[in-house]
Amino acid sequence: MRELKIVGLSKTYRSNGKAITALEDVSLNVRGGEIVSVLGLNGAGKTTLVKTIAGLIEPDKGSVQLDDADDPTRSRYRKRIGAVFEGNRNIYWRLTAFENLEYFGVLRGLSLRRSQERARQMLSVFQLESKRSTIAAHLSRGMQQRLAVAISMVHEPELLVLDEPTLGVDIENVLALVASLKELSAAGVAIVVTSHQFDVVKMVADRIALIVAGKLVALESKADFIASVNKGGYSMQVGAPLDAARMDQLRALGVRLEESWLHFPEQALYAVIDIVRPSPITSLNSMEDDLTKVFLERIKDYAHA
Ligand SMILES: Nc1ncnc2c1ncn2[C@@H]1O[C@H](COP(=O)(O)OP(=O)(O)OP(=O)(O)O)[C@@H](O)[C@H]1O
Repeated sequence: MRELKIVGLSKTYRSNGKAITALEDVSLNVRGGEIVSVLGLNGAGKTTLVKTIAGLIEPDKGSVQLDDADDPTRSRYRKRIGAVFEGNRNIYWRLTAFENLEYFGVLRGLSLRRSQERARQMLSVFQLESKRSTIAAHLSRGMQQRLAVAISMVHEPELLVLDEPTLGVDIENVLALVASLKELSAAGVAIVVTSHQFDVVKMVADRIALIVAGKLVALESKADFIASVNKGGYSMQVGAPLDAARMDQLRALGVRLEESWLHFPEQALYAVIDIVRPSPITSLNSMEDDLTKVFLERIKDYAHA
């Protein structure tokens, strides 16, 4: 797949005589091999967007196309896409991990042999080989989630759509899933994923699509998105109160105080440490890392726009 092209998507729900605009003129492209994370507050329109991409919701306006040819109303499109949504995971609980993969492969048109081959590949990509013969009902929630994503990929789709794939999943399974998604993307699969978990987004995203109240307000590389707010620098937490004289010295260096945190530019690091000494430094983070903070700042920007 070269490109998923989304142009001018709009969707308004009507419930109890009220109109709720979930998407308003959203356009974006996702290239093969790229992972785009869709961020937004609850109700921003993320699920509506990914379900529209998956062909589960019909937009009022706009189009979704793979390589300028297939759109979600065509069966060829559905063969080219894999999707996992909260609450509708395609898993047969009484079948083993392998049987599930084999079954869904055949169901989606693969020969039995090809389906078994793909089942073995997916067990490997999703690090589930040791669970090959375990029935799905006996897997942990995190492993079931990984299996659900593996099943969605068994028919070799070129585009994968995931809605909150790491909700309620422990860190070990999150890391395994992230590694699997990276492997798929390195093999050319395009991935669109919604998540409220910024640590996950930080690990997987190539680009960030930020949605505020149904509008796509930013579509940027992860690096640009982070740099838009955090111009480098550090956040430090000190384990004991600092006296007024030291606070004055810190302010003179351009240190900002926010609750118990000191924020300052990169070049001030050693000077700040010298002033703070001998109080214990209980935490020191590079601000580049703080995607949560960037998200909150950017949301604020657009709310005020
Ligand atoms: N079937 C529906 N009928 C009416 N309104 C709906 C329906 N589905 C979603 N909405 C509304 O559309 C808006 C966007 O919802 P959507 O589920 O796409 O947001 P989201 O960003 O995925 O939210 P969350 O982070 O909570 O999952 C919300 O105001 C929601 O209440």
